[in-house]
Amino acid sequence: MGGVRAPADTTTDGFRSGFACFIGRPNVGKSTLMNALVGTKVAITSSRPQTTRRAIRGIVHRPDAQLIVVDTPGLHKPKTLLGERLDSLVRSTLTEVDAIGFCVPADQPVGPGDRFIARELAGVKRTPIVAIVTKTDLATPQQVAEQLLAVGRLGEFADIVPCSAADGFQVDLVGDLLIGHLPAGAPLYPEGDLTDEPEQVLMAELIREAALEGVRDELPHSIAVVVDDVAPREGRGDLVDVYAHLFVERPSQKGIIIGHKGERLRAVGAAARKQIEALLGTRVYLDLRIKVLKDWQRDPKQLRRLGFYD
Ligand SMILES: Nc1nc2c(ncn2[C@@H]2O[C@H](COP(=O)(O)OP(=O)(O)OP(=O)(O)O)[C@@H](O)[C@H]2O)c(=O)[nH]1
Repeated sequence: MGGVRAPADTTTDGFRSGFACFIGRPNVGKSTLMNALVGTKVAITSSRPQTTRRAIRGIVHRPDAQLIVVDTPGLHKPKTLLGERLDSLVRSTLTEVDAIGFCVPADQPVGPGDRFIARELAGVKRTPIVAIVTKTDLATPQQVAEQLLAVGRLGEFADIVPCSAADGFQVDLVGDLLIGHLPAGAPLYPEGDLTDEPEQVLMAELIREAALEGVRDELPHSIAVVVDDVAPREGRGDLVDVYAHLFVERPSQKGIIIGHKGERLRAVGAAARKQIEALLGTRVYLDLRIKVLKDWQRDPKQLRRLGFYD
């Protein structure tokens, strides 16, 4: 996965570094677990499936190791061109990482979606897989125990571990197990870096997260956000202007986002601005415009424009 790796010799003093990714059905808690591991909010989360569309990296710094976590979109049977591209993104990620965390939630029975992914993983021969039973806080100990057995029957795993990102149960252990599979090597990123995702992409994700809040089922997949420009306001050291576009696929969706007399859009803008201010540590003026890009999910040219490359 990119990065120049130092040779595994004595100069690294037992230090390990490398990449891991989480894979699992949409909504099983992959982004939340990555955030808990990294200890800060770098991937957006939402209660809606398929929130994650990019391989966002979080970096876990330990005295003896550096683990770079690649967050993948939930694997699903592709219905649109966007879906296909997401799936190929996931597949290429699986072969490039040093370890895979396969997430299955504790509070739902193992289903066809989990088995579909387990079959995909069976084809990834050389990468060790740690099976992770997530959201244990939502299940009884009995359920967790049964889920561990059910997950064990899904394939060959290096370890099977229960954890809860919500209350922190065994989150560190998940980190330890993944780190155990990393090769010896020097740190790949400077200490203190938490993500190498460009700030503009993080800002776009924060805006999309705010826009997703409370919208109906079919809309989330139609929303994309691009931050066009970020510039300090002239003569005002404490203010940054952020210019962004929110894209939808149909005029009716534009109406939903804008809301009655623009009320909804104002609320989205205010919520996103607060998050961006926290990210940048300055006051922010957010210029957010909405555009209809007809059926962008099925249009290769528009997909490229929105950053979904093939
Ligand atoms: N109670 C509980 N809820 C959790 C836990 N982890 C995640 N959640 C919730 O589950 C929902 C989905 O979490 P995400 O982290 O966005 O899931 P994901 O697997 O990354 O989802 P996609 O991006 O759609 O693939 C959110 O509402 C989270 O708050 C957990 O350990 N306990």
